[in-house]
Amino acid sequence: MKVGIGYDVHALVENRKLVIGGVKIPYDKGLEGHSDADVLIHAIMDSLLGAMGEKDIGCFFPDSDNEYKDVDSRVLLRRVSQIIKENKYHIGNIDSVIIAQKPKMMDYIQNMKENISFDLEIDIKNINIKATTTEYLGFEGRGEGIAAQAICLLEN
Ligand SMILES: Nc1ccn([C@@H]2O[C@H](COP(=O)(O)O)[C@@H](O)[C@H]2O)c(=O)n1
Ligand SMILES: C[C@@]1(CO)OP(=O)(O)OP(=O)(O)OC[C@H]1O
Repeated sequence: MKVGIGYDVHALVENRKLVIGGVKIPYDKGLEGHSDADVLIHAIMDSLLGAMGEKDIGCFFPDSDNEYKDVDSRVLLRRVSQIIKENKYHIGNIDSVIIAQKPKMMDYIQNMKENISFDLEIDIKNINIKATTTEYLGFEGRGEGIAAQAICLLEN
């Protein structure tokens, strides 16, 4: 068995869509990035690559490559799923947390789980997504950005 962790942060800016876990969330700001900046999917991909000892998403999908400009991070998640299969692992479970003062995530979490379990071809009960504020502390608390953390267990 192998465990992996992932962490990502993106800045909240105007004139961008807010996409988290593959769900478009209505909000007056969105996350800035070369890709769609899906902070949760990025943290999950890094946890999976980390568990396999396969570096990180920046190595597989460089932000200097125009192929990834505004890319849907679910496309990248499906590529990571393929790498997991090639390495002959399967996912035991994933746990994760979105750190955002606003907006409220709870109405969107089931849809995020459905997207991620579909892309990774795992039972939805093996993916958990939580959300927390930071009680107005730090960059997340000031609404300057959103962070996500993930941990996974891989089995072979
Ligand atoms: N962006 C967020 C943050 C939190 N939630 C939900 O609210 C609960 C309470 O959050 P605290 O930070 O005050 O502990 C949390 O457990 C989540 O269920 C959310 O939906 N979206
Ligand atoms: C997936 C990528 C591709 O540019 O997305 P970015 O939006 O640049 O996001 P970041 O988490 O900073 O780095 C990962 C990149 O590889």
